[in-house]
Amino acid sequence: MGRAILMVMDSFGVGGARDAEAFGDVGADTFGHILAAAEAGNADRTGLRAGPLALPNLRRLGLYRATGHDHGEAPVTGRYGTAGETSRGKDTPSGHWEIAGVPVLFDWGYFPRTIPAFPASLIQQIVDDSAIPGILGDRHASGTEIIEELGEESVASGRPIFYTSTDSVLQIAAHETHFGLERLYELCAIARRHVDPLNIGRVIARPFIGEDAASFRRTANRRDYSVPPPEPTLLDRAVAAGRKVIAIGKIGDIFAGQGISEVRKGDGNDALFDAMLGALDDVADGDLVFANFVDFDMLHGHRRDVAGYAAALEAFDALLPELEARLQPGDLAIITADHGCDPTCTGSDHTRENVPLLVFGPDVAPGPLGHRDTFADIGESVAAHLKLPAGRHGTSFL
Ligand SMILES: O=P(O)(O)O[C@H]1O[C@H](CO)[C@@H](O)[C@H]1O
Ligand SMILES: [Mn+2]
Ligand SMILES: [Mn+2]
Repeated sequence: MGRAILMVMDSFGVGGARDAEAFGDVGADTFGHILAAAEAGNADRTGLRAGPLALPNLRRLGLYRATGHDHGEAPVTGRYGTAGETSRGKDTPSGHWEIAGVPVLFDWGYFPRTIPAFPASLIQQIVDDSAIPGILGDRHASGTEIIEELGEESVASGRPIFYTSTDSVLQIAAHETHFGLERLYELCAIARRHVDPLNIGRVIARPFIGEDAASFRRTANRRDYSVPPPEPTLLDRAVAAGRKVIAIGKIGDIFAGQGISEVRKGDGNDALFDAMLGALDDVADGDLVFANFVDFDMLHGHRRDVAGYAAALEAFDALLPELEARLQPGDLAIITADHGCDPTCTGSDHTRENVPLLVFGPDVAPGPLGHRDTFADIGESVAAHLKLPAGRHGTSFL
């Protein structure tokens, strides 16, 4: 049976979603467009990276073969394919819950692309309960841009910045020391209660530091207040069977702590990868390590930073041999993603895309998996591997 290691490269879509048009994302292809940009010399940045994308390990595991960018020239050592999303949203919880066997088949609540974006009654309730002097923002925005624009005013006035996106989110940015981190968390917990009736997926605390617009920087103390998944996930099934589930990075928040034995965090993909390797020492056969690598999305996809995304992919790729060296007979490792965030698209939002499916381990025979119609097949495959009861939504590919 071995262990299972599930890795989500946050936002690393591979294009080709059948329903891309419904999301305004026709042609979006995070991987394909980064690959093409790098090939054309458009993903160079002095001191960071240059030239064509070099992902030898992901290529060997089948990423290029799965996505039509390799026609048999390079040997492949993993099982490779792609998967489409059935959840109605292209957000992080929908993607992760579907990966864990529970697609989101209901509609989230969303805030309109108007100014103000939030209902006045909602803001009034939050202001009353938290005793803040009011809010700033109140619109759709990119998190880094709105802090640059309104951060100084927020520090001076004590008013936190409220903003949203095409995801079902209420994000609150405030200064970590001037406003206070714990106070921001309390405010988000209050906001969480008030957005429940609106069916909002997440409230996100976005603390930042720095003394002026030029130096403001968001910190790793981000915290997501997610609603719990609508039914038991793979994680709940594992914990109910007495297994250990170690959540790396955002996973604990995304599942609202449900079906998780232990949370380990890290600031950035490298630290998260280390935390994941460390967790492997503390799990036994039948246990699950579930990791999210957030930098791809937060630092590069939403920022439409092609060179940065390419460099982050290359850095992640370079870490993979270390993981492979620690895998034991019987272990199952899977790399996938939760949605796209094509850095060559306009705006700053996620993009509806298929995701890669790279399955490997000492006993995994290489070969194609084809295209899977739901991310839930991933969770069901892990369940089958760990000899857990099957769920209702997907089919194991093992
Ligand atoms: O622009 P930032 O604050 O990074 O926001 C992004 O992060 C949110 C959660 O992943 C998304 O909804 C998107 O809007
Ligand atoms: Mn995500
Ligand atoms: Mn995102």
